[in-house]
Amino acid sequence: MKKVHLLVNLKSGSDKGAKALKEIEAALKKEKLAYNIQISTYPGQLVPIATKTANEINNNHECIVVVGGDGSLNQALNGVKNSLHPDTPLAYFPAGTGNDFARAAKLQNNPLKFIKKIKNHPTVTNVDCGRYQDLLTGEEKYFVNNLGIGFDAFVVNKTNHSKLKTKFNKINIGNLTYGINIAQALKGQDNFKVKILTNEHTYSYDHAYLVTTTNHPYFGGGVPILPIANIYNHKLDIAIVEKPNLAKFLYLFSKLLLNGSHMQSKQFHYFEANKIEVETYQAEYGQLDGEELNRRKFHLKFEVDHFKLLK
Ligand SMILES: Nc1ncnc2c1ncn2[C@@H]1O[C@H](COP(=O)(O)OP(=O)(O)OP(=O)(O)O)[C@@H](O)[C@H]1O
Repeated sequence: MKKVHLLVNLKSGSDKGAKALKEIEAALKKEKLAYNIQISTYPGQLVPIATKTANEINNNHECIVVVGGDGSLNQALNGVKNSLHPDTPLAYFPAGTGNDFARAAKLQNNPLKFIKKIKNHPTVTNVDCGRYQDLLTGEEKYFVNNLGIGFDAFVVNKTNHSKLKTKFNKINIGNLTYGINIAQALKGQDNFKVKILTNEHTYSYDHAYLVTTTNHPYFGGGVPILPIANIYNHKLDIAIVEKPNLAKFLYLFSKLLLNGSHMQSKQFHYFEANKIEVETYQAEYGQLDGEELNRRKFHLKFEVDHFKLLK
């Protein structure tokens, strides 16, 4: 590799992005690897920055490195997919709060090792991502982690507006913010009706509480909701949880954290497929790779897709 194009969100992980950039720059200088830096200044700007960069670089000698959280990687992926070269590889240095994609892909978080590998022995692997189309709004996007409706989206909404997130990130316990907002979501999230179409069968649930379509096991900063999911099997997974009472919820949650046996509970349903359709009938919170979607009704068509991950 001869040149690195850094696409950076300084604000990710409550300024972890800024710290990561300093360390990566130091590593690039040490390794005498040419680079340039593009700082994104507002949410969403990494999409056009990634599109322009993918249109302009020479993939044989140059590469894109995204520095930020899951939301930043999501934007860069969407930008590359919209470009003239949608197969442009992406390297990713995790600097967010949850870093769920990095956990699923077992990515390096040591800046010097990360840069040395990219310089000397870069490898490109095809990994899964999800793609959805919302039939109600016409929106079409890719995701690296998951799209959730209901409980997890409620937690994301409260967490992203929480002042505690910044404070906790400063002392490296940012994930705890999700935990605290779980209590709020337990009170605030109601159950809802959902229809799922997958593997040529239709399933209806009248008391769904969480409906998450995911590319890998984790959400909310390492919570393994679907341990069987993985980013290499060319499938998406969907988890549907029906509203349990508080005691049952806490029991389910402890099983989830202990050994994954929550999947056998009768309130927990899951399917694996390369195409999944999800329809809700009342306005609910939604989240896409940890970013809020407008509270609304959803009619989503999901398909598994892939991108090239450079590491
Ligand atoms: N393209 C962007 N440019 C600048 N700031 C952004 C951009 N996208 C999001 N932000 C801001 O950065 C923060 C979120 O970044 P990001 O989603 O990458 O990380 P995170 O939420 O901290 O971590 P994670 O998604 O891993 O849990 C929020 O403060 C958001 O307003």
